[in-house]
Amino acid sequence: MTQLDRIRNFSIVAHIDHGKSTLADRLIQMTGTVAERDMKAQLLDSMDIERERGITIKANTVRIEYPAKDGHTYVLNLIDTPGHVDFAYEVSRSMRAVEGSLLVVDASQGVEAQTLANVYQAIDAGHDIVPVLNKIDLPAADPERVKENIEDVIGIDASDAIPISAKTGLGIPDVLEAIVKRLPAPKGDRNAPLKAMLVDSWYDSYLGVVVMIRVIDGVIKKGDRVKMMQTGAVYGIDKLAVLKPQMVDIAELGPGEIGVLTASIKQVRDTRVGDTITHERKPCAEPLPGFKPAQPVVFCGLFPVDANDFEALRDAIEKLALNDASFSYEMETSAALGFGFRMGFLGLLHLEVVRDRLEREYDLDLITTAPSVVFRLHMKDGEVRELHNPADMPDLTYIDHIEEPRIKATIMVPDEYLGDILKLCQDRRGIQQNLTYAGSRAMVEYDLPLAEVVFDFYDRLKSVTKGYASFDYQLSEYREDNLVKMSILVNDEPVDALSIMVHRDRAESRGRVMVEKLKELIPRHMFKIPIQAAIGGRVIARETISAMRKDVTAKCYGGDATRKKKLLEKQKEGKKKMRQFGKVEIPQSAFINALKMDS
Ligand SMILES: Nc1nc2c(ncn2[C@@H]2O[C@H](COP(=O)(O)OP(=O)(O)OP(=O)(O)O)[C@@H](O)[C@H]2O)c(=O)[nH]1
Repeated sequence: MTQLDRIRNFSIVAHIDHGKSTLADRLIQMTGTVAERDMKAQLLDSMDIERERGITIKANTVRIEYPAKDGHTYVLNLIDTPGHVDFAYEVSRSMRAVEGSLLVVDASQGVEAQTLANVYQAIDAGHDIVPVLNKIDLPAADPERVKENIEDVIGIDASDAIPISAKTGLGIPDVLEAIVKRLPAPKGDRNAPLKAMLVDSWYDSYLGVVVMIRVIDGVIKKGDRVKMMQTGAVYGIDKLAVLKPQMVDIAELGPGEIGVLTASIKQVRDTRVGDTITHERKPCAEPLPGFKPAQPVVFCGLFPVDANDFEALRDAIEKLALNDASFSYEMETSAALGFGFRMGFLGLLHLEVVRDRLEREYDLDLITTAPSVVFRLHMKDGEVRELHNPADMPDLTYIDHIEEPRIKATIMVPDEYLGDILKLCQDRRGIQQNLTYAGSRAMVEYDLPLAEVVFDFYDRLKSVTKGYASFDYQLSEYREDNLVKMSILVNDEPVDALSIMVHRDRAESRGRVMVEKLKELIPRHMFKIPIQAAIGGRVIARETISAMRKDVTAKCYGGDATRKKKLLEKQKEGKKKMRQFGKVEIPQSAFINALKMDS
């Protein structure tokens, strides 16, 4: 067990790409925690998909031993927090497990929207903060300007910010000294009953569920029987270890320490991030405050393109669920798409990551229906219902009013793109709250309906600003608005997977865009196909796909049988990506593309 004043626990907060992972790797490398030959680029981003997309999803941690200039050796525990807004709850929990943060800002870029969001989480958690200016090796780096920028925008003292290059290693020793000198040691009582926070958990194919903990008070040992205070479950501890970053067994963990345990826990779902772990026999009096389970906010349907793949899809989802407790799923049947699942996610990125993993790791072709938020239906009889799927919308005559979730969005953007951003937000029913400047960058705050952000807001934001805008949001409240369900009929048949909730004032224009897009997206058939958008029984937009004789072999006159066969095969291949609705075949890509609002 390590003495409290020789421990420093910290996290690194940064905007995506400002160099958080590179700095973490350097700290590990310079302290000899990992042998040089074992050093993989971006050690902490363990999942392939994370590495590919350059985002960190699962919180991760490493214990570093650092011999400081004062002659003592310190234990530095770094908790790696996820950088994306969808995982804000995980970020806020892991922040509460440490006492300080390194605030990394790219010295050629300055403060971005996620810098702000993450640093405010750190400030909320009561952290001491050491600003670090990264990438000073770049010609465009301007540390003095970025110091001012940090002071202006965040409002913390940046005069002694540490200039570094995580790439070349310049300044890293100063960072290590600053962690010891400028961040506080943890507090805790070794003799009090055990109180530990469940910071994170994940599934390991050899060890089963691994739980990361931060001990607040008391001592935890291998073999102890512990209780999770929220779930009430009791477990015997099989293994206690620290992460270096590979697991190294340890006999006990005392106050201020961070480590992992295993305890024959079956699935990640049995653990709750933020839960309090205590001894079964001698529990602590109070659990840690502020526990709340992560709530999915974006829902969509996932269906196999080939109906025969349903069991394979179920299998794949159950396997993924072992490792990710933050999405929800239940079986769903759609008149149009057959058997599938309605799944709930923490946000759009989370949705994309899960869908990608299902398609890639389990080799499934999937149809994703329109992402939808959770609407609150206030019924005339006083009941309040949650609507997860527009297809389940009850008859309007039973509904008194409908509420939708709103967000507070913060967007940072260079001056010259501000006009485009304001227009985009206005188009999405946004209400401007605030507009300030830091140098030539504008910071705007908008109150927006989450429903308008879940389709393609982020893509649009990136494209109108050539990638220079940054964006972050928080859910704010549910508010009433004039919302209706719009259905799409293809060849006079409603396609439930295409129905969406829209604002009544926007219904007509959305409907027109959708039917026009579907006209492009659905190939011609041998007969005319009407496509209609309707609210209740009233058609608000209509297009027709004209008929065509679809004979792909017509071009091959005469006898070339192999060529003919090849063409037919190609057609069959294309068919796999199609889905039959009555007499009409709709390509799977149409379900998402029909909803994009770029035209
Ligand atoms: N020139 C230069 N490039 C750097 C430096 N530090 C990091 N980079 C590069 O910047 C990019 C982003 O660095 P990462 O460490 O992946 O950034 P991150 O903040 O961890 O990103 P996420 O994990 O996506 O949040 C990579 O291409 C790094 O090689 C630096 O000091 N100088």
